Amino acid sequence: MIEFRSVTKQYPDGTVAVADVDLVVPPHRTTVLVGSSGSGKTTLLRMVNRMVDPTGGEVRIDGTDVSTVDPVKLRRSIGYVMQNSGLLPHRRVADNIATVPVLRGERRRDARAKALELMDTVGLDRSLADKYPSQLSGGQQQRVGVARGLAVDPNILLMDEPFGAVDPIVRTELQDELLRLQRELGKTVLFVTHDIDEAFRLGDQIVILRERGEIVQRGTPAEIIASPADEFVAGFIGADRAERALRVTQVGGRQVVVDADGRPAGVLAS
Ligand SMILES: Nc1ncnc2c1ncn2[C@@H]1O[C@H](COP(=O)(O)OP(=O)(O)OP(=O)(O)O)[C@@H](O)[C@H]1O
Repeated sequence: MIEFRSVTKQYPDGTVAVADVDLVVPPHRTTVLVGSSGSGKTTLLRMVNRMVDPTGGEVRIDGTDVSTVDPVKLRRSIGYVMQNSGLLPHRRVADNIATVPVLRGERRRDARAKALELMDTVGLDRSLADKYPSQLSGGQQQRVGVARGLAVDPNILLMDEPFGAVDPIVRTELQDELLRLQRELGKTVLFVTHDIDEAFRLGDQIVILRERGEIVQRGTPAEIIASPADEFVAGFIGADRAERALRVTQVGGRQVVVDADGRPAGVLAS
């Protein structure tokens, strides 16, 4: 479990990115931080692995204040997947995936074998192992990024707009893949996006942020669609737009999201 306790971040130039945020991220579930640009999502995410240190409050992982943990050690125990995959361009795919295990002292051969297994896990053909990132499609690169995030066998996976830079079809494929992976692996995933549809698709818990990390609403997708907390949330999820006007209905024991005309927009994961 990750806990943000009265967390504040003021950057050296005076910008208050996040003010007094309290949030619990439950284990083995996907929590999605969603909000407009500049609302503090990335700042909150990076506080978990100490890429950003709060100027007030604390972040705890399973009860331990992360400020007491060596940042390098912490980062090597937490998966981190970012937009544009963040791969090292001069390293082959398998070496990119194996980077942190090798840094942690694993034998190169073992790390490579594990990298190949992880390629299977994320749906990448092993024949790509010796290619360079630039020889891969955007979607393949993102899969490598996810494999690299999983390479340290982390309990926590931080994902910062990981599918933001690919086209909508590939994006949907990657989302499906993450849902499948999550059913198998049950990591504690903290996922950042500004795409509310992506948030509803992936999140067990959705956290909607306004400026300075202010949490306007927190809940399951169904709860948020059923009763948006205020005008801001309603506007953000598009509930006030006639063509969206989403609601949740039960069909054959499953929760189906339908639009104003009763057309299904999707099925909520149970
Ligand atoms: N290193 C920094 N120095 C000063 N201000 C910063 C720094 N990093 C972020 N900020 C500011 O803090 C606020 C929150 O930024 P953050 O990146 O956390 O937001 P975000 O919700 O992730 O935005 P986006 O969706 O655009 O990535 C913004 O106003 C941003 O300009």
